Amino acid sequence: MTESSVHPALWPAPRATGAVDATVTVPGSKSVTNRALVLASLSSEPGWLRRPLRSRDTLLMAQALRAMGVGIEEGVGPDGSGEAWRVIPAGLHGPAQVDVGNAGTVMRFLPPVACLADGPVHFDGDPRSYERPLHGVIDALKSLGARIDDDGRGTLPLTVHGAGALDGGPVSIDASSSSQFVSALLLSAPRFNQGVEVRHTGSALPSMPHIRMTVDMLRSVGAQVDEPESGGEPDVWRVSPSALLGRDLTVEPDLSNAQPFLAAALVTGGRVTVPDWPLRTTQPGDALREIFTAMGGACELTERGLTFTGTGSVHGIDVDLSEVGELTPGIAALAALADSPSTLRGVAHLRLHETDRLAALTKEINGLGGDVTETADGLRINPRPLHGGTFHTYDDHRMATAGAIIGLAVAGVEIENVATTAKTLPDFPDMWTGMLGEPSGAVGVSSGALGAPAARRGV
Ligand SMILES: O=C(O)C1=C[C@@H](OP(=O)(O)O)[C@@H](O)[C@H](O)C1
Ligand SMILES: C=C(OP(=O)(O)O)C(=O)O
Repeated sequence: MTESSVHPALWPAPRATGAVDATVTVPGSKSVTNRALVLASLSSEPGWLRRPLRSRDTLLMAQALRAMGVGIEEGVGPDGSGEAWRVIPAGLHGPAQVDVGNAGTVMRFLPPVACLADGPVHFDGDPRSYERPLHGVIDALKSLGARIDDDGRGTLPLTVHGAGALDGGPVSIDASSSSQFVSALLLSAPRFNQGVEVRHTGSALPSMPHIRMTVDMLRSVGAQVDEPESGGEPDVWRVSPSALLGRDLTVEPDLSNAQPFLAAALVTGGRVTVPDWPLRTTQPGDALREIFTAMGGACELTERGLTFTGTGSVHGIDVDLSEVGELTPGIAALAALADSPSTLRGVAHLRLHETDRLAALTKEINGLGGDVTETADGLRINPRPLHGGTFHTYDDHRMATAGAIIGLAVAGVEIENVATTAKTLPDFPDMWTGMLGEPSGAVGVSSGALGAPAARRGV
């Protein structure tokens, strides 16, 4: 957690003047878009990606794959509806330069792809990318036959000397610091000569839904995967070598990015509908239905989408978030506004996310008068009356949206560098003001909040 030396603009987080009543169309999932781009690039035929997320993380992924020779073109989709990317796989080439920004998916999913290129691929990124763990991917690839030049710290920068192919085979890794190590090795494995057998040997593995997403998406393009949840050995995943099919995939809305909007329903005692919420999904954000219900709301999932209704008060929660770590900042923000204490557990690995999220949430909520304590694996949050002030974001999109949630209920909260939401949700500020019924030129939001009655909990 380092504060920027320059002070990007402060964004006055709008305070809700009434119960929110809005429909918010949320852009596509980062995790699905970036997996789909990788799988389509490794396929033996072109494919379509409809409603892809266009954000910093996904544009970096597309740019990196293009740099290795993949065609990714703008289009309108095979049936003429909706914006789409057409992905045209090609022989992967080096030399190439990859900028990972601070995208975990790019820095972890692409080194295995680069092993299949016919020359060197150099990886670099934001300063924070030098601190985020990558050892599981680097060590595994080396033991599977790759030549990688790195500085031995298990992080970026590095150069993968692609040899056009990789042996693959069995490998053991400790993925307790990021599930993305497992996903990375599995995604490219159909193209390894022997496929892969990944054995996780460390302590608890976080973010299991994201590994399920990887397995599901691999199967949907024709890969054969054996895994613990369909009767395989615990902590072992096997992918057989095979060609991958080009598909026509529509990306689901990003349910984790739906979080702040659903939270607004809870905080203001209002109602928010997110259209196209999938009836079945591997996205961790689906857990919000249960978590936010326990925190005082009610939800209804229909063919039209998810409607979440606040009850007028927010309750504290004691919850293990190890499967859904990326939801922690938003839950912490709500917990700071609740009527009882909360304990968030199972998320020690968040110290190595975009920033040290446990330290950042503690410092920023306490800076507004809160009472948050870091524990070994999470946060203890005692709600206190909060006051306005600057909410620093440490280049972390989810810190910015967490601050906006608090700002709904607390006057004078100013979010530093709200533009950092561009990592996964570039339209966030306009979507947020649109939801609140403020003039904004909002994209994808319709709101009934203007002139609505005062929120039941008096925000
Ligand atoms: O594979 C993915 O798409 C992700 C996996 C998770 O990473 P960690 O397992 O490193 O937490 C999650 O937090 C991240 O936002 C996205
Ligand atoms: C941890 C996150 O991202 P990344 O994919 O960069 O790991 C996140 O989006 O919360």
